[in-house]
Amino acid sequence: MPIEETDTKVTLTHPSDPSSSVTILKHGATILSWLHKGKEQLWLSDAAKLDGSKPVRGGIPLVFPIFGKEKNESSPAFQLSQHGFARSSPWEFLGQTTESPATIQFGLGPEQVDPEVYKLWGEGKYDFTLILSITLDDDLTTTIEVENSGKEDFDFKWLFHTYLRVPDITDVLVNNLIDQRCYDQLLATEYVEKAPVISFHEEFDRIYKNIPVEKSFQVIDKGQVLHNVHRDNLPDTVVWNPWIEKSKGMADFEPKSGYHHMLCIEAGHVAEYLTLAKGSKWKAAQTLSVGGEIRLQTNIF
Ligand SMILES: O=P(O)(O)OC[C@H]1O[C@H](O)[C@H](O)[C@@H](O)[C@@H]1O
Repeated sequence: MPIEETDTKVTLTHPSDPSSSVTILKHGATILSWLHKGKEQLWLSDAAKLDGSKPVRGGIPLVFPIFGKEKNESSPAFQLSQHGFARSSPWEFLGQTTESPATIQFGLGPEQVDPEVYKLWGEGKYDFTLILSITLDDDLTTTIEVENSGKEDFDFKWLFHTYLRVPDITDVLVNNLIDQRCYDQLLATEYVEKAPVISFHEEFDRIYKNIPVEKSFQVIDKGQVLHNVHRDNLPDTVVWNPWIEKSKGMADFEPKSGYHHMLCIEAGHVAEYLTLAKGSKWKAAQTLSVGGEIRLQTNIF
């Protein structure tokens, strides 16, 4: 059976390769696991809450309609909690849409969001439909469509908060971010990245902005490409590792040494808000792939 559904989860198995599968928690439509030819590609905390009491620490949580906390008091998103409500609402499983490649969909509308939370976004005046499509091929593609089905335009941000699994963070490099503008959230400073490859030795939290979509990022471990992150209509990418102190402060981050085995590369539209006019739609996607040759894309600005 390519699709297995329980009350809380859906697992889609590759139709011609039983060792490849993706498992999604209905709460938050959070991808918890992607097994590629038997090997787990995502990191999930041992203490992640899977009962809906907290967003999942690990996998691919979905960030909408804000990223982080909105600091501007006059913004309709000011009262929303960190990263918005998509990751903490129960999505509906809509079923399979194509067989080859295998695609399943999940949907979220205002009626599924906790009414107390929904009221905090523009006093509950926005109507929206989110459709998440998950396609399992040799790659894993997540496509999001946001529709403004209401009577008012609204502003939003979107991000796939992907926790990639790595053998040891101190050995990995990420390429193709050189010459991109970035905002360092720890230093609260904006500058142009000058490192040809990024390495990790301490807490890391940067928003790379307006990156040509032709550029893909590769996570390289001792000369070997582990992960490739491709983007469609997602100009920004957050790179995050909490390191020692921040991990200690997160109750749902276990084991505490887990920061060694994860790296978040988060494709999104977060540097600026997108305005979605009433009646219109916006679509974007992230594709994760495994292995391949090292590709340096330093000449595309
Ligand atoms: O703890 P969370 O709300 O899941 O956020 C986890 C992280 O998300 C993003 O990567 C942000 O850039 C970080 O600043 C934040 O700490």
